[in-house]
Amino acid sequence: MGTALQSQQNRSYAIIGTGAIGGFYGAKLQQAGFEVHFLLHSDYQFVRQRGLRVDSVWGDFTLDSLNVYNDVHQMPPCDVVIVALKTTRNSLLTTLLPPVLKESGAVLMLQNGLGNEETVAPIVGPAHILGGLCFICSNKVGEGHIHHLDYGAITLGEYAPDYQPWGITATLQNIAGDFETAGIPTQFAEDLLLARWKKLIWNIPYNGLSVVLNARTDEIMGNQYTRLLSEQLMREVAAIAAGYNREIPESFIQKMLDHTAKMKPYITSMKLDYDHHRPLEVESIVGNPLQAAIAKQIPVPKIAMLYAQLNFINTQIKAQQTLPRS
Ligand SMILES: NC(=O)C1=CN([C@@H]2O[C@H](COP(=O)(O)OP(=O)(O)OC[C@H]3O[C@@H](n4cnc5c(N)ncnc54)[C@H](OP(=O)(O)O)[C@@H]3O)[C@@H](O)[C@H]2O)C=CC1
Ligand SMILES: CC(C)(CO)C(=O)C(=O)O
Repeated sequence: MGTALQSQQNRSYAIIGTGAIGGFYGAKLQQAGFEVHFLLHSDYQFVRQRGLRVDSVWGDFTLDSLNVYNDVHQMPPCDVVIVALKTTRNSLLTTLLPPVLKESGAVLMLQNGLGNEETVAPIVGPAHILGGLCFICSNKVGEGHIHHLDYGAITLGEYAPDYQPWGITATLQNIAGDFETAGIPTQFAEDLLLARWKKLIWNIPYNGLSVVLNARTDEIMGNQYTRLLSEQLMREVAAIAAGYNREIPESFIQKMLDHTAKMKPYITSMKLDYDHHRPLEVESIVGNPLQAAIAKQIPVPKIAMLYAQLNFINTQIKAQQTLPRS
């Protein structure tokens, strides 16, 4: 939506959420020569003094000199603002986004789940809003230290009201070109909502069950009953998507099952948050899809049960965080 992003050669990027996703992709963009401005949080002083270290299957590197900030008001307005916060922090975007986005700029939501683009639409008005699905295994393992374990591709799609398919725009092509220049394999989604539902086919069963079962993906797939449960959850996700006129074929479900069975043993990002007593992305990854099913009266009993379990666990995590430190 909005006016086409300037097609000048060097677009400037702001990274809101310099973690496993924002830290990795932002560092790759800077490594490729783009102007990148990183908003940092708890590791601002560390990165300002020691730089940003990236251990990657694509080759390790460290950025010794980078534009880092702990206050968005100190950052220059940028052509593209990449949002890579956990979705549990998206309430911050009302204050974090406006100062760093140029009038003709674009916001790229590099987050899992459903409804993230709708969160920012009222904040940024007619600016371009893009959604990015990251097919990557990456962890923030320490202050200013990102570990990129596997994969790395991104699928980009343009958001339009009610998630109506918006096709491939010049803005999408310009940003995809920058990512490809940075060595990041990038695909287009002509229908962002379909792309998000297809990612949720994976995220709802494996992010959710990894927490409920305290298990890696290989352990879930190694048990006949939890492998079947994963498949049944996938079918419920496909049923919701169909209720919104997004058809996901059975072959895609089998592809996701086969792919996961062959994956290196993997701890999902939600399980890592659970292990570190951080709030879980329950609402964006499970709650919002469940609400979408309820709105269309689509029966998804297993997703409903998974949501109840995750909501209970997440409530306990948040309660622990509000307790005074002993
Ligand atoms: N990790 C992965 O492999 C994948 C992740 N995703 C998705 O990508 C999104 C981002 O996840 P991920 O990168 O793993 O998350 P991380 O927790 O690694 O990164 C989030 C970053 O946001 C920062 N942050 C938190 N609060 C603020 C604030 N107030 N101001 C500025 N920065 C802040 C955190 O800093 P601090 O730590 O200092 O608080 C952290 O560096 C999620 O939606 C996730 O589901 C999708 C595919 C794969
Ligand atoms: C599919 C996978 C595992 C990597 O992109 C993912 O979405 C996640 O870890 O959240």
